[in-house]
Amino acid sequence: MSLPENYARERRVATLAVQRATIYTQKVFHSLVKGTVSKDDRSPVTIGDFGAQALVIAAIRHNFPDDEVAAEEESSLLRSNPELRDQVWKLVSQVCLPDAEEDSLLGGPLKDENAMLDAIDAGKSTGGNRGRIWALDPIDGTLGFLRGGQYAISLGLIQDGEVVVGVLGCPNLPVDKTARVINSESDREGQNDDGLGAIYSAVAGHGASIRPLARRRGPEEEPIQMREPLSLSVASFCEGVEAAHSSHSQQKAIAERLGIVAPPVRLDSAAKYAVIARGLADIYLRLPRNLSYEENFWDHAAGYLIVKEAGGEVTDAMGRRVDFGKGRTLAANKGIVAAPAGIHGKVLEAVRAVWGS
Ligand SMILES: Nc1ncnc2c1ncn2[C@@H]1O[C@H](COP(=O)(O)O)[C@@H](OP(=O)(O)O)[C@H]1O
Ligand SMILES: [Mg+2]
Ligand SMILES: [Mg+2]
Ligand SMILES: [Mg+2]
Repeated sequence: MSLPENYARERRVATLAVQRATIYTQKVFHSLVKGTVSKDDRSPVTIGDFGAQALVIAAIRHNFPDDEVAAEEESSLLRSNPELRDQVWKLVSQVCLPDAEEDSLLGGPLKDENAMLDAIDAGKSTGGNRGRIWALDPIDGTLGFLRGGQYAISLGLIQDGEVVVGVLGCPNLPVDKTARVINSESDREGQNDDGLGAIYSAVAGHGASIRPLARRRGPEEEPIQMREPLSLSVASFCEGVEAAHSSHSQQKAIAERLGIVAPPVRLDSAAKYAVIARGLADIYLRLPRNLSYEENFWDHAAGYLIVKEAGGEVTDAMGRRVDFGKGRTLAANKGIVAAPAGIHGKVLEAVRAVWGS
């Protein structure tokens, strides 16, 4: 068997594309959301989502024109709302990477509003288990984004149904592994923002790594590894903030069964995968509340690979392999259980015990 391909160019382009999109989402957050818009007003989020999607897809199309992209958003709202479109374009047209050479690798600035709309609409792949398909969530964790908490730009390359490259941009996660993880604007009080912002990436068979979001040049990549807790009594678990997206009560029962005493680390978005891959927590539980819900594959592709490559195991809540070749959703799976490989089996036993009851 030949050594696994290292996808160096895909990883580089994906990392830079995600970096550029995070610069954009931070601009959106600071220029529009902060202090001016109520939590119920979704339009700033839409501005964030649309622009980030355009920026990432334009970079992928420039470098890999034959690849497909499956992304969460589409442009019809922008096409029918010139005011919203102008708002997005104004910010998108201002965004570039600090390093000119890297920016030109992504194809440089988008040409005009039409190029932006076309890029957004190039994310319509229906997925599947053949060929190269990029799964993109331009902003995962909408609610976290609004709150000034956790959100992620999630980009995975799926080849013949397997995730081979994963990149997660986490603007509000610390780079330093001993720093506190915030999940709202108020959590930041007294905390310096300087150390915030990390990009996680992984290539199948080649490990996972972290780099600071704001690095100007040079590698500065550091390999990451999950921690293997010596005892579950010192382990901690992550879950979503939104009680509608997973069952907090069942997750609590599972943690109790495992002897976990620490309270759950509640975070929005795929940042949960990053947090456990980094060793800031140990287990990610996502037990479905509604069994008919199918997870979007872009919510999981990048995080799945990053955790696997950091020494973890990821299955669905029934212990099945996560199948990324079923279309735009994880149609063959229910929920997610991610943990260090050495304890994943034990965690699944507890999941079964709670679910079976
Ligand atoms: N009923 C449901 N159950 C599970 N996930 C859901 C859901 N409704 C929406 N989601 C997904 O949950 C994601 C956020 O995950 P989390 O709750 O872990 O922060 C959303 O991504 P977006 O924010 O990109 O729309 C959305 O795809
Ligand atoms: Mg999402
Ligand atoms: Mg999203
Ligand atoms: Mg959404």
